Amino acid sequence: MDKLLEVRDLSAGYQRPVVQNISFSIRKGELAAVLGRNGCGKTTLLRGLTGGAKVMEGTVLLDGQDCAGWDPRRKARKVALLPQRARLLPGLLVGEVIAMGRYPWTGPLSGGDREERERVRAAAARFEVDHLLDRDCAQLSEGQRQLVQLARLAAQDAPILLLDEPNTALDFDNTALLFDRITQMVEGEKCALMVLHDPALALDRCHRLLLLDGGRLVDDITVAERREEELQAALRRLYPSIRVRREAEGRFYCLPD
Ligand SMILES: Nc1ncnc2c1ncn2[C@@H]1O[C@H](COP(=O)(O)OP(=O)(O)OP(=O)(O)O)[C@@H](O)[C@H]1O
Repeated sequence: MDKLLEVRDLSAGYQRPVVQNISFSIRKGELAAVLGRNGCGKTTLLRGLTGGAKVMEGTVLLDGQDCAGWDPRRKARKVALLPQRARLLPGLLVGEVIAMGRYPWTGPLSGGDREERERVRAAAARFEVDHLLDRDCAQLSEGQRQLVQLARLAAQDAPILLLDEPNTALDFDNTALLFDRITQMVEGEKCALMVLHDPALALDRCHRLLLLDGGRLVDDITVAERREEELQAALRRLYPSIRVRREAEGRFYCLPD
């Protein structure tokens, strides 16, 4: 069983369904992007997988098991979410925020033994925020906040990673760091599903593209299996002006017409 995440006929939303009849699966070692226009339901899809939106129909299997009725702690041991806009309470230290990622394993009241403190430090080092561990969260830049949240996600050490626009506040090099680190984590027996607004980054760094339009999954693409013009035709369904180019060495570029 190498399907870590499997979604069958999922409809999820708030008062009414926002995403409908969504089916896909993600295997161990896969990094998949969710692409779609503003308001099409990307965040709601991720929330439907973690409990933030109501599942109205369908089934979500985490590591082969239907997660309906699981308590939050059991779920958090399987799936970690980097929300689109995470709030960090002023007064909390960076190290304390990253340690929250360990709660599904340790509970909130554990002060953390040496091994736990080392896990937090290693997660911080992975996203190069270990020099900020004693800093008050209120004193961070937006990009530093995003890196701290990524470190919290790493500390959680769940096999399924969900990331909602994880690079919005990151500079050029930290965006590369993000993709390098998530790729390393995925290669180490995890999978990731990442909402992105940059199709070039998605093509370049992700194995799969899930295209969402009006709350429906309209395409599920394995990038390596499609030619440049097929990828462009698929992406034009979402972004009519997009032009996709693949350089000789395989890198992708996307520009508007
Ligand atoms: N808490 C909520 N209650 C009711 N409707 C909501 C709620 N959150 C989002 N929606 C609606 O659900 C739809 C999809 O929103 P969602 O945030 O999932 O889109 P998105 O694809 O992530 O958008 P963006 O790219 O702009 O972040 C929108 O029409 C939005 O107004």
